[in-house]
Amino acid sequence: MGAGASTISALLCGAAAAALLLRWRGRRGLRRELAEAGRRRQRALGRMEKAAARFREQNPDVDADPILSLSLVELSEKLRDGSLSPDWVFYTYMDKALQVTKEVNCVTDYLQESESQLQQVKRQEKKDLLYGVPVSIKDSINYKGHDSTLGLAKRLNQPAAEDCVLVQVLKRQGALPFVKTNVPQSLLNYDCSNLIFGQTVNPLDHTKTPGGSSGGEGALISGGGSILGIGTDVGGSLRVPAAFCGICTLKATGGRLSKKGVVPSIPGQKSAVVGIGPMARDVDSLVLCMRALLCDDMFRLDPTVPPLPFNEEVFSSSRSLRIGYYDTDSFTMPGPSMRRAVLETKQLLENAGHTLVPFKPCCIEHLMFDISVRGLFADGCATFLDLFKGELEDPNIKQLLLLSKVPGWLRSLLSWIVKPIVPRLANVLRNMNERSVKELWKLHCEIEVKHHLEQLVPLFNPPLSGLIQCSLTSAERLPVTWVGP
Ligand SMILES: CCCCCCCC/C=C\CCCCCCCC(=O)NCC(=O)O
Repeated sequence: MGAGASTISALLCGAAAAALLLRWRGRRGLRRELAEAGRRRQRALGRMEKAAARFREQNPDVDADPILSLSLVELSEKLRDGSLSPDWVFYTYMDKALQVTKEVNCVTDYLQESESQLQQVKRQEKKDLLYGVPVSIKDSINYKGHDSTLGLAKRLNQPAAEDCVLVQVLKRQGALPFVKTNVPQSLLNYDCSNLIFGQTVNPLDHTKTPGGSSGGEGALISGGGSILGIGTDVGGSLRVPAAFCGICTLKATGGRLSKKGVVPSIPGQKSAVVGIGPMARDVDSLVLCMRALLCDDMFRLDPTVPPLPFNEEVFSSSRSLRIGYYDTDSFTMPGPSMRRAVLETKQLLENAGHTLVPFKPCCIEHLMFDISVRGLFADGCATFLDLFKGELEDPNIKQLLLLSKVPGWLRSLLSWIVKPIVPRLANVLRNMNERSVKELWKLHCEIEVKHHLEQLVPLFNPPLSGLIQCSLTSAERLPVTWVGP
C-alpha cells in the first residue's frame, strides 16, 4: 500500500473513531439529562407527598373513602353546596394519586401551582360546574411553567409559556389541574412508556399495558387517583386506554374542543384528525365535563372552535332514539366478551324503548391504512423521524421507527414481498411512503367528500336514510397486551 493510501485509511479510521466518540458522548449526555429529569420528577412527587402529609396531620379526621367513592356528579354537587370542602377533596385525591402512581407509574409531574389556585378557589363566591374538582391532564397538554415532553428528551426543560385554552377553561370552571400523566415516546403508540418516565402499567393487571397514548390518564383514573382527566386521540389514544383500563371516554369531534396549546406528534397533519376528550369512571362525568368546557370562555379564547354550547334540549329529551350498532366490522374482530358487552347493551337500550338498527361501517381496512396511515406519514415519515433525531429510542417504538427509516423504494419492495403472508403489514408499509402534494390533496378530497359527506353524513341525516342518532360498538377490538416491546 502506498503512503497516500495509508494516509487516506488512517484519516477514514480517525474520522470514524471521532464520529463514534461524538455519538457516545451525545448519548451519555442524553442519559444524564434523562436521569436528571427522573430526579426532578421524584422531587416533584416528594413535594406532593409532603403537602398531602401536612394536610393529613392538620386534618386527622378527614376520611378518604367516602370522598373517593363519590361519582364526579355527586362530588361536584357537594363541593358547590358547601357540604364538602375543596381542600379535603384536593388533598384526598393528591394522596390517592401518589398511592396509584407508586403502583403503576402514571404521574409524571406535580402542578404545584394548583395549591395556590386552591386557595383562590376557596375565596370565590361564584361556584362554577367544576368548582374544586381536581383534574389530571395528559403530558402533551400545555400547563404554564411545565414541560410537555411527549416522552422525548429534546422537549425537556422547555416549559410552556402559557396554559393552553383547555386548562384556562378548566380553571375558569373552578377545576384544579393538579398532575400531568405519562405517554408513550412520540404519542404514536398504543403502549405507555418512554425513557424519561418509564413504563406505566395497567392497574387492573400490572403485567399488562394501560394502552396509549393517554395511558397515564387511563391508569390514574382507573386506579382511583383522579376523578376526571383530559387526553387526546388521533387513532385511538383516548379509546384504547379507556377500554384497557375499564373507564369511559369521549373523543370529541376534531375542532369541538380547543387544541390551542395541545402538542401534537405530527403538527400540520390533517388527514387523521386529533380529537380532545375527557376520561372518567362513568358517562355522567364525561357529560358534566363537556357541559363545563363548551362555554363562552372556550369560544372566546379560541375562535376556531364553533360557538355551539352543550345542547341541553337534545341531551335531556326523553324521545326514543334510533341507534345504529355493530358487533363486528369484520376487520378488527371482537373477542367474545366484547361481543357480549355490545349485545347486552343493545338489549338494555331496547328495554329502555330505543330502536336498535344493525349498521356496518364501511371499508375499515381502507380507512385505517389508505387514509389514516397514509395521512399520518404522507411526508414519507420525515416529521415522525425528526422527533427522534438525537434521541435515545424507547424499545416500544423501535418497530415503527424501523419501518419509518426504511427508504421508500425498499418499503415498496418489502410491501410487495410480504403481501401474501402478512397483508396488513404490507398495507402499512405501502402507506408510509412519501406522497406528492397532488396525492395528498386527493386524499383530503376523499376524506371530506367521499367518506364524510357521501358515506357518514347520510347515516345521521333523517331525510336520506335511517335515523342513526348514535352508534354502539365494542369499545376496542385490540386485546390488552403485555407490557414491553
Ligand atoms: C391513525 C392510525 C390508525 C391505526 C393503524 C394501525 C396500524 C399501525 C401503523 C402505524 C402506527 C400508527 C400509530 C398510531 C397510534 C395512534 C395513537 C394516537 O392516537 N396518538 C395521537 C395522540 O395521542 O394524540
